[in-house]
Amino acid sequence: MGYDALLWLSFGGPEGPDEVMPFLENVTRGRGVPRERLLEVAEHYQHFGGVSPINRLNRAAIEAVEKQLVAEGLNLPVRFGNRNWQPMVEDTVARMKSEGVRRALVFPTSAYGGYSACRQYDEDIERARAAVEDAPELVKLRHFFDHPLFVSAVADAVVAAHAELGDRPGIRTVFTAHSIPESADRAAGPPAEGGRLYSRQIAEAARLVAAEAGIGEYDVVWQSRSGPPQVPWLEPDIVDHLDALHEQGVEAVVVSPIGFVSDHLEVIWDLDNEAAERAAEHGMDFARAATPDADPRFAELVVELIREHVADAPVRKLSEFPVAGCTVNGAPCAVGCCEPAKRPAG
Ligand SMILES: CC1=C(CCC(=O)O)c2cc3nc(cc4[nH]c(cc5[nH]c(cc1n2)c(C)c5CCC(=O)O)c(CCC(=O)O)c4C)C(CCC(=O)O)=C3C
Ligand SMILES: [Fe+2]
Repeated sequence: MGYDALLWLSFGGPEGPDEVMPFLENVTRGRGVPRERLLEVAEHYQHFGGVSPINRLNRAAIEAVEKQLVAEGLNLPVRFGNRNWQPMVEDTVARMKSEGVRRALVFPTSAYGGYSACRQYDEDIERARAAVEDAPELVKLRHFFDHPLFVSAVADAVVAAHAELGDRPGIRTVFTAHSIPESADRAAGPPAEGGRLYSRQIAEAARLVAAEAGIGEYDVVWQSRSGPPQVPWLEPDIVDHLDALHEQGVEAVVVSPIGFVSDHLEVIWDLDNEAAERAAEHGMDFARAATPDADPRFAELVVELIREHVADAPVRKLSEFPVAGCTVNGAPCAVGCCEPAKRPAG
């Protein structure tokens, strides 16, 4: 079938208190995130003993995908590598090379385009290949924000969260995704398509999920911003938005972290703690919808994306957005696609 392995490429997270600061330094290397922000984020990790759930969740998702591959008769070993923490993708690609892998597919744990969600994973692929002599060819799978299996898994989680609040009238559904700088959103996507690919894909995913879940009124908001306060990022922030909803008389909210595939630290801290607490201060009922990684449809989705390459399976998608994100050896989708922001030297 032309491919020898699947590389599961993710963000990474610390697995002990001493790993938190070195991890954060890896994440923010050269990105101008203020030191105070780092110390504040470190504290969020320390609330959980310095352990992010992200690596454990990736390992569990990989196990489900391995089972699904076997069930579908595909012989493709899965290897796990991260951008910011062990197992580092450079080491994983070196291991794959020593195992005789010549060509591998790559599943990035992000459904969307944009620099942080897509192009930076291409940079990871480039960096890892540059570190390994005669490195395997690495073909990254496409964006899946509009895949029917992703949309239906997220929609069922939203329906379940509504049920938790008693399915009463007046519950507001709020979709949230990681905020990014306004400039990064403007630069997101192939330049010929006018930018804002990240926020447009998030809005489209929210529309598709709301339609499938039978929800009329919903909002799309942002979370977990960092960077200096004078730099504009996508708004409104989820916590400010809860204040606004309270002022409008909304008494119950379902929050769906549509921008993420698993319950990593930004979900369990920024939503389950900070946002839930603000809702409680307002006397609002709050239910957080599950992320899709543990849903059986998520493993099916990954294998279906693989089958598009190894078995010419049809490309299933619910939106009119062009297929994007499938790259070879980290070469961007188009010239100038999702260009990283120019950062001041030093
Ligand atoms: C779009 C997007 C996704 C979704 C796509 C995807 O899933 O890849 C995402 C995921 C994640 N972000 C994560 C963690 C962090 N992100 C940070 C910083 C930043 N994120 C950004 C964007 C995104 N981030 C941006 C524009 C920055 C500013 C600095 C920079 O341009 O790099 C920082 C630094 C401290 C801070 O400023 O908050 C941390 C610790 C974790 C792991 C959590 C865990 O450990 O469980 C995950 C999955
Ligand atoms: Fe992030």
